[in-house]
Amino acid sequence: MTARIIDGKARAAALRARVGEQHAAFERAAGRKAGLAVVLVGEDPASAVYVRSKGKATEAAGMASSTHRLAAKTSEGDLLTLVRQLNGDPAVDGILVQLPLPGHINENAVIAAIDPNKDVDGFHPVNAGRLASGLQGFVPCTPLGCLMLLKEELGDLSGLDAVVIGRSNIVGKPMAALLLAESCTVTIAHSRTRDLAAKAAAADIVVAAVGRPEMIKGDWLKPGATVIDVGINRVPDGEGTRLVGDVDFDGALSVAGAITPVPGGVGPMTIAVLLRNTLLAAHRNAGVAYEKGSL
Ligand SMILES: Nc1nc(=O)c2c([nH]1)NC[C@@H]1CN(c3ccc(C(=O)N[C@@H](CCC(=O)O)C(=O)O)cc3)C=[N+]21
Ligand SMILES: [Mg+2]
Repeated sequence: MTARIIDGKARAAALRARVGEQHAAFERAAGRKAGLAVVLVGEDPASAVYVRSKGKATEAAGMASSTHRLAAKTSEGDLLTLVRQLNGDPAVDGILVQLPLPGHINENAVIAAIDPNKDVDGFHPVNAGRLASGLQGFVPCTPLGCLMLLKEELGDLSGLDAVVIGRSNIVGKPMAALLLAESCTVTIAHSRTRDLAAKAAAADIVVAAVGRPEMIKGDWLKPGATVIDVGINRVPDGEGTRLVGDVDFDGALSVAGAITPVPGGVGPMTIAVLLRNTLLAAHRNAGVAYEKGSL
């Protein structure tokens, strides 16, 4: 058996196209574009690449994008001042402060300063609480993108056994909350989990978000399992480097039923969901109705 390869790049392109169409309708109704503000502190090259692709994708969907680049030595106070200014700017529907931030800045303080109704990353404690409580709010882009891929692949998820490997606020915890809301039986595993291989072997769905290159081996998996690989690890390869996930892709191919590749899997979905969240924010902020479930 060879696993189906889940084409996240194509799924993301389809989602971006739907968001673009719905944004055109929003613009006609609201008389303005949806706006996303992205804040980048420092010059980390990988972050700069992501921020550029977010800006490009935002504009390709017809939305307004602004990028605020601040020096690495920017004080926490100056960053908080910018966030408050964006909170108060009616042209800004969504605010994303690129993480990680330099060490002298308290990330939690910055996230807490973002207006929860503009928090398109879904990282604010109010949105984390809304998700945990089953209330409407913003859901973090990466886990929501993973859920979309899973539902497109499997349909109804209810009753399935899911293992989420990783317990970050950005991926693992919200992913577990989403799967629970879909009536999966959810196990959250992490670096101290005993016999991770056995936990993985019991799962119909494995979401790997540990940040360790190729840690999850093919022979850990239940035959036919659906594997979502959130990891984006740059590893040495000959003279240069290449990207690998948290899953040993080649090993998993002969066991899994379906698997996301890296690159071309979860990463592109993250950006497409960011646009979807920004459009949702714009509808709410402008008081424009949308069809339930359409965004
Ligand atoms: N506030 C905040 N929100 C984020 O959502 C956020 C962040 N900070 N900091 C960094 C991470 C990382 N992230 C990615 C988005 C897209 C790809 C992506 O499109 N990857 C492509 C290409 C990867 C490549 O070639 O480098 C792929 O996987 O196919 C990857 C990673 C969003 N992040
Ligand atoms: Mg961990």
